[in-house]
Amino acid sequence: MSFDTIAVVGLGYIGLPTAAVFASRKKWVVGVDINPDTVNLINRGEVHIVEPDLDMLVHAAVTEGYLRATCEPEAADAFLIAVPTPFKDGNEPDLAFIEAASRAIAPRLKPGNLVVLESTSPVGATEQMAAWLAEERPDLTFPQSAGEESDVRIAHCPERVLPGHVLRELVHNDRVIGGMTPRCSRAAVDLYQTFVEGECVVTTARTAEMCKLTENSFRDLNIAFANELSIICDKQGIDVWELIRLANRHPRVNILQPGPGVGGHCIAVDPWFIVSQTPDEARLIRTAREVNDGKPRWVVEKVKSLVEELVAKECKARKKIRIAFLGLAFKANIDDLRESPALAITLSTAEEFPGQVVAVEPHIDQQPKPLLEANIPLVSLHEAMQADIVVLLVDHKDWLNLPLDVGNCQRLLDTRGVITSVSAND
Ligand SMILES: NC(=O)C1=CN([C@@H]2O[C@H](COP(=O)(O)OP(=O)(O)OC[C@H]3O[C@@H](n4cnc5c(N)ncnc54)[C@H](O)[C@@H]3O)[C@@H](O)[C@H]2O)C=CC1
Ligand SMILES: CC(=O)N[C@@H]1[C@@H](OP(=O)(O)OP(=O)(O)OC[C@H]2O[C@@H](n3ccc(=O)[nH]c3=O)[C@H](O)[C@@H]2O)O[C@H](C(=O)O)[C@@H](O)[C@@H]1O
Repeated sequence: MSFDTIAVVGLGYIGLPTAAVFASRKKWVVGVDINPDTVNLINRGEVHIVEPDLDMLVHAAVTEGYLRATCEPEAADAFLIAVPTPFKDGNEPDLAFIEAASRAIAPRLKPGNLVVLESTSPVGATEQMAAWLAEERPDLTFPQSAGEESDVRIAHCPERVLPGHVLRELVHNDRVIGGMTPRCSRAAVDLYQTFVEGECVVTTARTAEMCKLTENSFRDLNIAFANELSIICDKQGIDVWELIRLANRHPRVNILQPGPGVGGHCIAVDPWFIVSQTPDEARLIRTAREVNDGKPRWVVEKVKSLVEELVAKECKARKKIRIAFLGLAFKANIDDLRESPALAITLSTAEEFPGQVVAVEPHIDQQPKPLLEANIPLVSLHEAMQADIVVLLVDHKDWLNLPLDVGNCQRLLDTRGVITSVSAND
């Protein structure tokens, strides 16, 4: 099947790079977003998210006329839905954005169209999306009732790119393609083969949904193991970073890295989709989430005990102790503060020690609102290193070669093993 015009609904971290890559392959792409500011910005050839090389790609696609953005869906050969799928009130996946997007594109559907759900979704969401489309378009047939003969093909193709490497992974990753019928899958494979150089592996929509959730739960579980080890080692007086390096020399052991907690709006969220659908069975997955969610509180308690140490051993006045946090993003070398354990730790500490906390985040220009409200200034790395306690929260490459003797800091808490590994490599 050939798809000359493609509508990408939702122009965020996933939709915009996807739209730009299709456009770079000379497909006519219309990006749809409910946010008029996003639409206007993209139509000027600019981008609202930080991702290496995305600005150049979008600028070229818009200038050459292959990509434009709009708030209103238009007719196309294929529709890709990449809207948010949050976890509502801490107890169920929120499909409201998928429902709104489906109902918005429904009037534009024609026989022969393909609709692909790319958003990370709980099992059954693709069938639900097809049901919403069918409700809006009783004049068309859909796979749930017409099977292989349906007018519209429906598939789920979860996105698995890693922020920071999106453009490379979009092209080179394998894709799991779950059509509602084999014909739906074939249509989706044809579409993705426009730019995907990895393999397009076909399965059912439900398996594709579960596959995406499984991948992120697997990673969450393995990070939880590392985080639990770090707490055990702290109690036992063992350097967890050295321990992991040694254990990983076993040919069948590959432990991930401990940190201040798991952030981002995917790994910290998606495992809950599984837990909410199968709460009695998903015991390990739930526990991993709880271990990782508990890590920021543990770090705050460590900072508090460092403060008490300075008060007791160095006779410092508690209110005069300054604490600096290195990094606010949810992981290294990005600007994304969403669900960031580093941000949560910084804010919680400032609640305990108001006016005594500063932060460094080289990837953002402006003080974000929560920091402004909590009276936490953004400072330079040099200034931060003059604080009494320095807490390294994000392993940005900006401080990979941080000299240990910089500044006047008396206590350094390295939640990422950056300093340890630098000195171990020396
Ligand atoms: N950001 C990431 O690294 C990854 C995200 N995902 C998944 O991809 C999906 C999208 O995530 P992001 O791109 O990060 O979200 P995002 O929040 O960056 O972007 C979503 C965009 O959708 C727009 N939108 C919301 N409702 C809409 C509607 N009814 N019609 C048109 N536009 C609408 C928003 O205005 C926003 O621009 C989620 O399910 C997420 O879990 C999957 C893999 C990686
Ligand atoms: C299985 C997998 O690797 N999923 C990826 C993940 O992207 P994301 O950027 O959220 O993952 P990440 O790099 O593991 O970071 C998540 C969080 O985990 C922390 N983290 C990560 C690895 C580690 O050893 N220790 C650790 O503490 C990070 O600092 C961060 O706070 O989730 C993405 C998504 O689904 O949005 C997905 O597309 C990506 O491929």
